[in-house]
Amino acid sequence: MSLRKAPLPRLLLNNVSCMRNGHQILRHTNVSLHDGSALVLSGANGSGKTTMLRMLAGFNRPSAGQVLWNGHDVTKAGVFDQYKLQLNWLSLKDAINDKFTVFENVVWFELLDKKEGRSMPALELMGLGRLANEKPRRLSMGQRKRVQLARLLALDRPIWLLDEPSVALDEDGLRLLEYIIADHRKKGGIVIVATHQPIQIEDAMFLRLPPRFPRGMSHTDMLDRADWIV
Ligand SMILES: Nc1ncnc2c1ncn2[C@@H]1O[C@H](COP(=O)(O)OP(=O)(O)OP(=O)(O)O)[C@@H](O)[C@H]1O
Repeated sequence: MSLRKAPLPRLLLNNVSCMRNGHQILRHTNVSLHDGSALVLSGANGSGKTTMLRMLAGFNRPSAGQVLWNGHDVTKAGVFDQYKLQLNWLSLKDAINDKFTVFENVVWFELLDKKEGRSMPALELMGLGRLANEKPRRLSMGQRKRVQLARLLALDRPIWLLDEPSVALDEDGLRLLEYIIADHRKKGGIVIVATHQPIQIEDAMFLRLPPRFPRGMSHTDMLDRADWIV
């Protein structure tokens, strides 16, 4: 009888704790992410979702435990240099340069990886083909978000860290986001999403971060109480 060892997770949160400004965001958390898996981070404003994405990207060190990529601590200098090339980061700041066209704003990222040919199909999939030669200042918020999604597709990286990727997207945009996430996972990619909005992600793991300021009464409760307003 041969005993096969379970494969090492691609990404492992190994007993990780994380603090920000004296606030505990994570306490002794263990999460294994294999190729093709997804993790959804939720929690109130300020609960630490972006902080956790930054930690997963290796920018912030956990206060205890380790984030391991292929078994190696991502904050170690030699590992981080390789690990960062695995990451595709979508942040709330869209980093779109208004001096360049929509196409140039996407192809720039592809060329950094010494590749070519994915940007135009990505823009077309996002419904922006006809705007490719326009300057981004003419784009709506949702269209700017679609440019960010086109970048995700143009840059061929296996681990996606997505901070609020659905903000400003319409129904069609949300379906496209769900489609590209599913497709990326089918190809073995890993997707980690911080979101307040429901995004359909099949068989995703969920991690809800505790609130920054736990309170007995929410702001909505307060607004409902007439005697509270003077
Ligand atoms: N650059 C910073 N320096 C110091 N503290 C910060 C910084 N950025 C965020 N914080 C603090 O870290 C905590 C977590 O913030 P974070 O942005 O990770 O929360 P979040 O869950 O992503 O919030 P939101 O849902 O509003 O996007 C908050 O208390 C915030 O005030």
